[in-house]
Amino acid sequence: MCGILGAVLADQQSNVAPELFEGAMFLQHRGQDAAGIVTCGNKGRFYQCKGNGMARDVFTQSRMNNLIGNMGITHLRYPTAGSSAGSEAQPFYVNSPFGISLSHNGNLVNSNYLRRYLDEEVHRHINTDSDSELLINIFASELDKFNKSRVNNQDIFLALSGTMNIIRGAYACVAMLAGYGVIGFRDPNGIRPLLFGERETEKGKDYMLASESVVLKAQGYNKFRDVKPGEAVIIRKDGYVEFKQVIESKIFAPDIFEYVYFARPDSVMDGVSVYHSRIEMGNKLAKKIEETLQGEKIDVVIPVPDTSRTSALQCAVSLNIPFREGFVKNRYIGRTFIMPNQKERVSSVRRKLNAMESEFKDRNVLLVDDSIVRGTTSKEIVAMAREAGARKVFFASCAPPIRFNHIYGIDLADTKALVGFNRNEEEISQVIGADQVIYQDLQDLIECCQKSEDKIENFEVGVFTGKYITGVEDDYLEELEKIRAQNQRLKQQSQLQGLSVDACIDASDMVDVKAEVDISIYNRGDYE
Ligand SMILES: O=P(O)(O)OC[C@H]1O[C@H](OP(=O)(O)OP(=O)(O)O)[C@H](O)[C@@H]1O
Ligand SMILES: NC(=O)CC[C@H](N)C(=O)O
Ligand SMILES: [Mg+2]
Repeated sequence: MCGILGAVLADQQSNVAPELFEGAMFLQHRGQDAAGIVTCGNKGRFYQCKGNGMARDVFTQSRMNNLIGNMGITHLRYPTAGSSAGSEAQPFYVNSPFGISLSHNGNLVNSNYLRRYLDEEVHRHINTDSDSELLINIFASELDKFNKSRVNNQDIFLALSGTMNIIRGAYACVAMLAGYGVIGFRDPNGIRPLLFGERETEKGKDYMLASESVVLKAQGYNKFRDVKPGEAVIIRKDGYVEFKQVIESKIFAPDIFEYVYFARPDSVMDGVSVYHSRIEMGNKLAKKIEETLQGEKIDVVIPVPDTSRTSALQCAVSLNIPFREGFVKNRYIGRTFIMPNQKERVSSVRRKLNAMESEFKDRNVLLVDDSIVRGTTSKEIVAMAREAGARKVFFASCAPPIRFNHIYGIDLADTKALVGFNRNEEEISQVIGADQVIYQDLQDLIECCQKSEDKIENFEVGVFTGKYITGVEDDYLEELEKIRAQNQRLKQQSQLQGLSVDACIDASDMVDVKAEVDISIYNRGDYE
C-alpha cells in the first residue's frame, strides 16, 4: 500500500516541495520502503529526489533545495509482490511523449498481458518488475496516439479512458505532464482512495490530491472531496481545474482493509470516518466475544498498539470490563507489518512493544488487535502476556480470518505464510498460543464501515473470501507467489553474500539483477 500526493500552487514563483514533504510525513504510515518527489519548474523541467527509506531520510534539506517548481507529485512506497529494489521507487518517469511522471497506489492484476502488449504492440521498453512502470507506459502510449506536439485536457481524458480500458486492478494515481499540470485518477471500482482539495490564497487557489483527507486538512485544504471511481481530474499549471468521468464506474468497492488497518484514524475516506468505523468494530466485536466466551471471566481488556487502540477501548466499554494499556509502545519503531522481511518483523515486535507485568499478573486478559495476518505479532504478544504472568490469554481480532492473498496493493503475505491459511480458529489459537481466538464476522465488519450519508453497499473483501472484485488474469496468483519467492531468494542470497539486494543475481534461475537506482532523471542532489 502506498501514499500518493500531488499539488499545484497558485503562486507560480513558489516551490511546492516543502509542502509535499510535509504531506509525506502525514502519509508515512502507508509506506516505509521508499519515498520520492518530482517537481516541475517553469520551463517544464522535472526535478527528482527519490530512494529507499523513510521520507525524513530520503528528503534531506540539501536534496529538497534542488526541487524547483510550483507543481509536483510524491510517493511513499510499500512494495507489492515483495520487491523493494531502489529502481522501483516512485514516481516513475518517461520522457516521451511530453515528459510524464507518475505515482501509483494499488496493484494491477493483468501485468503479464500489459508487459506483452507494451513490448509487442507499442514497442516500449520496461526496465523493472513494477506494475506501476507498466501503468505509466500504457498512459504514455495512449497519449502518443494523438501524434501531436501538444495535447489538451480532452486528449488527456481520452488517453486516460484508453488506459483504464487496458489496465485491470486497483489504482489511485497522480501524474504530472511536464509544463502542463497535475492529473489524478481512480480505478472504476474505487478500490484505492484519492481525494482532491482546494485552498484559498492571496494569489489564487492552491490544489492538492492525496490518499488521505488528513493531509489536506492539516495543510489547510479545507474544501475537499473524494475522486469518484473511474473519474479523473486535471489541475493545469495556470490553475484551471476540470473533472471528468473517463470510464463508466463499476461496482463501487473500496478496500475494507483501509478501515481495518491501513489508514490513519483521523482520515475520512469515501465519507466514512476511519475512527468511527473502528469504534463500531469494537462494539460489534464485544457482542461476538460475549456470545463466544460465555462463562469465561475476563479481568482486563488490553490493546495491541497501535492501530487496535480505538477498537479495543470501545470493546472494553461495551463489555464493561476495565481497559488497560498493558503494552507500552516504543515510539521510535515503525509499523512492523509493513516491514519487508520476516526476521525484521519478529524482532521488531519485541522492540516495539513491552509488557507491563502489573497489568497481566494473575489476570485473565483479552488482547484486542485489528487483524491477524501472519500471526507474527499475535504469537509474540501472547507469549509476552504469559511471561508477564497472565493466567488465561484470549485474543480477539477486529477483522475476520485472513485466508487469501491481498492483490490490490496491500501485499499481506504469501497465502501459505498467513496464519489463517488452511487453519480453523482452534488451530490458529494453537499456533499463536492463545487460550482462544475470537474473530469478527465479515458481515459485522462491513456494517461498521457503512456509516456514511451515501451508504457504501460493497467493499473489496477478497482477503477474507478469495473472491476479487476485478477478477484476475488466469495465472496471476501463481505468478504473484513466484515473484515473491524470487524476491525472497534474492534477499536471502544478498544477506549471505553481504551484497545489496539490488546487486544480487540468483544464478539458480537467472533472476534479473535489480538495479540499484532507476534509469531516469538524476538530479536528486547529492548521493552521499
Ligand atoms: O499478524 P501479523 O503479521 O503480525 O500482522 C498483524 C499486525 O500488524 C499490524 O501492526 P503494525 O505493527 O504493522 O502497525 P500498528 O502499530 O499500526 O498496529 C496490525 O495492526 C497487527 O498488529
Ligand atoms: N502498495 C502499493 O500501492 C504499491 C504500488 C506499486 N504496485 C508498487 O509496487 O510500487
Ligand atoms: Mg498492530
